[in-house]
Amino acid sequence: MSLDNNKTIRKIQSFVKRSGRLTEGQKYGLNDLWPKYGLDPIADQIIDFQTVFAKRQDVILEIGFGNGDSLLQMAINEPEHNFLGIEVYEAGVGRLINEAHKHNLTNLKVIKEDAVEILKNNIADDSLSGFQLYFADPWHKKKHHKRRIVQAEFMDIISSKLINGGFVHMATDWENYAEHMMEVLEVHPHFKNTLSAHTYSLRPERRPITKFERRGERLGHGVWDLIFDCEK
Ligand SMILES: C[S@@+](CC[C@H](N)C(=O)[O-])C[C@H]1O[C@@H](n2cnc3c(N)ncnc32)[C@H](O)[C@@H]1O
Repeated sequence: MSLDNNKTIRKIQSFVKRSGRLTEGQKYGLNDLWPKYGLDPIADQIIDFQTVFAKRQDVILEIGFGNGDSLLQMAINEPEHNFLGIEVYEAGVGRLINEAHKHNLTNLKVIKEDAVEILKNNIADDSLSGFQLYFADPWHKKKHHKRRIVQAEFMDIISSKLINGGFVHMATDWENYAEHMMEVLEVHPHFKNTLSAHTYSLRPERRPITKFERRGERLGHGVWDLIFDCEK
């Protein structure tokens, strides 16, 4: 057999191997369980929570749930609330819906898209009872601070989606990001610290420790929780 033929055979073998490889999502059951737990919002169409969730109860939104373990635990612990998780990390989405299926949860739905776009286009105003953001990407270099998700404009969107009396709960292991979150929330006309001004909360019992929080702990980071009411 010529050298060229050998090369072709190796190319075909490599192609077959690659096409037989499962994506992270397939590996974690994204395809099979997607109809049960996944939502695919249509451009500019508001999601009707009443038809999407099994029970007519309030909806708490969490953005960037990572591997989903803490969101899963909350959904198990709080069956009286519906939870909507938005995450772009496919393996995390797959893992969460697999676990949700094992627990036969009916109060959890997942969207695998950019959360900001979904908030702007697919979530009705005055429709969320809570907003959770745990250990968001810190973009710790000063020149990257503008990439942080928590900005005044972002909190304007969140305030329009929350009901009056809803809550915002954020946590971070970066002190500088915590200070930034505190500043953005405190100057916003619709948010009020549940504690006194400039005061961080202790981690409430309802918030399980997250994967990134554990990683931060191993690196010697502190943790800052911020809990605000939405008053409008
Ligand atoms: C640092 S991780 C924290 C994950 C998890 N909350 C934890 O504490 O273990 C931040 C997560 O936010 C997700 N994320 C960042 N920006 C996002 C966006 N615009 N929409 C959806 N997910 C986003 C990332 O994919 C990543 O999984």
